[in-house]
Amino acid sequence: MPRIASVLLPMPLPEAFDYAEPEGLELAVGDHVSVPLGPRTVRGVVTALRDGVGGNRRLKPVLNRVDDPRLPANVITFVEWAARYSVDVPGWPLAMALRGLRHPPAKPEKAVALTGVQPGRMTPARLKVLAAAQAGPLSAAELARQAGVSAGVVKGLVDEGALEPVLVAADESIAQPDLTLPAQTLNPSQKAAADEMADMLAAGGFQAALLDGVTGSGKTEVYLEVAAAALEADPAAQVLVLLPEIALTQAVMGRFEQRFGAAPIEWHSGVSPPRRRRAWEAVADGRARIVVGARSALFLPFTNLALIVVDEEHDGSFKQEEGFIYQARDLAVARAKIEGALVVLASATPSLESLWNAHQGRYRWLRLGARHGTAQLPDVHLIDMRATPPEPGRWLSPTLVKAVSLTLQKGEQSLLFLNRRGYAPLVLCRACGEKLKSPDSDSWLVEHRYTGRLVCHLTGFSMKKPEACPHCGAKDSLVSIGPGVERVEEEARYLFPDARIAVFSSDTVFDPAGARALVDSMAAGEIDILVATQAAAKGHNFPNLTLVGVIDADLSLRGGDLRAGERTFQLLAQATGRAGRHEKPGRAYLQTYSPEHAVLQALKAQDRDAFVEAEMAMREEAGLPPFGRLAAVIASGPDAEALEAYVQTLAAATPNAEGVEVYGPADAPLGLVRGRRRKRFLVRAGRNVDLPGFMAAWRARAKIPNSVRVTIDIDPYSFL
Ligand SMILES: Nc1ncnc2c1ncn2[C@@H]1O[C@H](COP(=O)(O)OP(=O)(O)OP(=O)(O)O)[C@@H](O)[C@H]1O
Ligand SMILES: [Zn+2]
Repeated sequence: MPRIASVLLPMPLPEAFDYAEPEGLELAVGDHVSVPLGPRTVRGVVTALRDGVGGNRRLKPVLNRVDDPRLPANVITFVEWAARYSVDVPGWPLAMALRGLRHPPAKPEKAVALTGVQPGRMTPARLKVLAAAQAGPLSAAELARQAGVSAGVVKGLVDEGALEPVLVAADESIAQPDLTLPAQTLNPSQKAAADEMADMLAAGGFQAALLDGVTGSGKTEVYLEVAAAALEADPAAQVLVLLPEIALTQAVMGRFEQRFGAAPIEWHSGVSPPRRRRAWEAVADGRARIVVGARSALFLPFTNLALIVVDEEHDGSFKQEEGFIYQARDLAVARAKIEGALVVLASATPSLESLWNAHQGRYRWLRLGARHGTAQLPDVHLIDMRATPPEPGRWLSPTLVKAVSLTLQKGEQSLLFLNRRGYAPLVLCRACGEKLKSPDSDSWLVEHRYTGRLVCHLTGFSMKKPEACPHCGAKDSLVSIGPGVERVEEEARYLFPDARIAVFSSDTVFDPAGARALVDSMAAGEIDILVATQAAAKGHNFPNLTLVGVIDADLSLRGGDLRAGERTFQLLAQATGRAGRHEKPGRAYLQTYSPEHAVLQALKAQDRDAFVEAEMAMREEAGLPPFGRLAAVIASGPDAEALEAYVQTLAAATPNAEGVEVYGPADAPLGLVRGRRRKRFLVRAGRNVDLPGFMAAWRARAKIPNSVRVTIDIDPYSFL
């Protein structure tokens, strides 16, 4: 019986296409194949096979099978689930799942091997080479190195036929975790949490736990032991640890390496394509037992995934906002369900969504209430900037300056935290009052002093800082308004000329190696004052860091969106939580113009539960997440009239659905980006509404003009 293969292609197409299976090809679900698409040949994955010939239309045949490891059926299920959940085409998540295969497989390597032919003349050097070659084929250079002779000796033996060139498979060995190495002795609450999760693993099937422990309580140590339990219980089990930042993956890789004597597989955008290829293959064939990575690691082809850890689960970076839009924390839970695995969400400041799930009993709630050993949470002080302002043109108040000097005197480290890159967030002309804006977007240009450029953080546009105002032509009239990390660094250098000062932001640290070097140097005490954006303000463990100064505690409250309070609390609790993690007690100072604000009061009192309770009550009242669901529609286009006509048509086509409210269309706060105008709708729905289903049905009711792009964002984190 001939068969039809459904082939999903990693491109924006609404569904899998049918092809005929040629005689003798014997396809299976998950096979990679080449198929014709119009005039092109493209590769895709077989997602289903059924008997038949395709009715009255003759199907084009599959061209051939591509010799790559099969995509596990669970990954196909996951890709389809993710697409439906995100109201997007399945080709996008499929493209993510195939990302490791873009680079060709490793080529066989050139080596030389013994032929059995004796050389005409034997010398001591030649004897050494022939002896070393007994062990099997080696590259000529390696053989010469092992024999301790020059390359010429090896070449001579090849010329005389005693050695011959051969091709051998590239070395694909992956260091395996050593499960016999001793574990850290866990304290009683750590042990209770680890044991409970080990029991959940042993029970098997999908389960979820919220590992909720204050900063420095040793959550990492706990999940290391849960990972050990999973790997021990099943020699084929695989473990995935997701982290929100590349800098953090470096730190956690190090902890796994210490614990298991072998570095885990690393997966994020900083990993080179050949290494990604190796990682993908090793995950697919089970050699990779521990993977540490960023959100996209969720799409790797695990065949026996037993445990997923989402560390810093509250972090906004788990939400991917461009291209295929998804919340990795939620998809991690979905993947664990599909795999029948344990998912552990870990944080000192869990998201309200996860706290709610724990509260409802959907997640096992495991709490670590204190820091490990004698370490205490830092004392948190609020600095009222109205009462003790900094000198004009400065950003550190006298109280904070004094605290930093004291810390320096004691030989301890300080972290100055400001979540803003560059030198100044705004440049203004003193003569005409013009604020310098990005040419095609609604955003201010940020001054960067290291590079002498003005940069649009939204689109990446940049220009050399002009000498005259581009608006009125006045010379030397441009002034920098407000601080970024570079400006705080400048002030710190001026105030503490002898201190060793470094900046940690995406402008000073571009790659994982750079991040690791800076983190190591801070941990080793080679830096006295670290000025950092949020990249360094979470997850890290610097034993001698005892002071955290937050330059602008009000910064992230100003946006005013639904998560502003929650996000500010999380960010600042994490930042202040870097202080005093070992024996020496820590202090934190928050500079604020609104010390009476509930978020700042909760931080000062270290009363997370009270904050969460108040925030939950407010969300429940307003029907906002986790009590209701949100989605956004963002329509954009260069042609204002076409855009307006489309959003009006879409508004008129809103389906009537119980428990769903649609607000908009409205101009987006970022009304213009890269020359495209933007409009938004916001949708609020009850928890029991199939929101993706509603959104898909709604979008299908209005034809989208060519010039308009429509994005659906389920559970939006950005409202701009
Ligand atoms: N049982 C233990 N024995 C020895 N040291 C421990 C133990 N538990 C934790 N520590 C140490 O305490 C410090 C904090 O632990 P860890 O980094 O795991 O905390 P965390 O809960 O993940 O923190 P955060 O949420 O702030 O990132 C580390 O230096 C860690 O090595
Ligand atoms: Zn001007």
